[in-house]
Amino acid sequence: MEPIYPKLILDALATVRYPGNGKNIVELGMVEDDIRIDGNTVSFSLIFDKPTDPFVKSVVKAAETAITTFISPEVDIKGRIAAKFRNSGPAPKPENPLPGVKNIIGVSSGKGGVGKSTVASNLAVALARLGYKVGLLDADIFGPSVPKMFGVEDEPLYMEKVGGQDYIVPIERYGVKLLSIGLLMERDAPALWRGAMASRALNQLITQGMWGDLDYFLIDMPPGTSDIHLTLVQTLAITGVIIISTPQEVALADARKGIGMFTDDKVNVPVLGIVENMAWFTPAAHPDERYYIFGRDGAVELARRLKVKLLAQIPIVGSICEGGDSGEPIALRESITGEAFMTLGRAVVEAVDERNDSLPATSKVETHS
Ligand SMILES: Nc1ncnc2c1ncn2[C@@H]1O[C@H](COP(=O)(O)OP(=O)(O)OP(=O)(O)O)[C@@H](O)[C@H]1O
Repeated sequence: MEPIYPKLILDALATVRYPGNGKNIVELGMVEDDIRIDGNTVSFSLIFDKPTDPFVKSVVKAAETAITTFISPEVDIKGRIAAKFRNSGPAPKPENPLPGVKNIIGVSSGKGGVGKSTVASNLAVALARLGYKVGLLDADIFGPSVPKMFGVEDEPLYMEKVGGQDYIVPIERYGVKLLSIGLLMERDAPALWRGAMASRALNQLITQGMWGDLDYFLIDMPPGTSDIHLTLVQTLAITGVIIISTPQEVALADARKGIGMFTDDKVNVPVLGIVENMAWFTPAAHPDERYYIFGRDGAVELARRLKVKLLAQIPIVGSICEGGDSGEPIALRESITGEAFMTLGRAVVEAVDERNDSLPATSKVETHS
């Protein structure tokens, strides 16, 4: 068989008329510029106005016949013509699973155990005390500790039917609506909740949670980088993230990596700032003394170097731990730490306002199949 050239194919296709108006499909611009020839095998696309065009099948069939008749019966073309459409209707708007939520804030850390959940919980309480409507989603499958900090580990979850659909009703404590992946799982069985299963559960908490209208929706993310982070940036347009670190070198190196994950070109979630937790130790009996047991100002320095805000420094005080264990976050109390968290709350409000004034809304990360 003679070699096949694109011109030969176009000549063959010029013999095919579009029944709608009698003109040939080449002059109508229906042949896409994607003709591929590989030996005897030919493939390309035909462009129609809309998927409901009644002539799609007959035109594709006529094009196949024209090629085998005009060029050679040996051309392998059957089933190789793709139909494309100019107007497949308006592109569906990306769905927003949380239409009543103004700002979505991720609370993240490069490394476990730096006090991320403590900060997320107390920040939520502080924002509620400032008069805002606040939701907190505990997405930390590796150590869901939010229910314990709010003293709600044994609360049953309720479903409510709205418009024939089941919704999960968040638990409300201290003015914060909360849901945790921990409330869906057996205590002491965290290892089972990894990967795809956890992502699905999380998706459910977001899309089926009855969150309603919120000023701030905080998400306590797992430490480091994981599938959960990917699920979150694909499901939600996150307004910004807050990175928690201690002043230690190891924590700082991981915090840097964590920041890099969000600022990556493909993710593009703004970093609202860094919180230095466990910045120093102050004995309850000597409120004026500071002991820099994990190093001094490590996160302050990191924030300066990366040109991100330092939102607050939270000291270590025995009472934070007790607060966490008693189910009553410390931000509720009038104390040094209570005040540190209120300062953080105000700094976050300011950072979010600034971000919203200067940057466009975040886009969800597209999923490519
Ligand atoms: N500033 C602080 N002062 C005293 N104790 C603190 C402080 N911050 C956190 N803690 C305590 O440190 C422990 C770890 O905190 P938390 O669970 O918040 O860390 P985390 O970073 O969320 O950990 P992970 O995500 O790895 O479970 C808790 O017992 C908490 O009460």
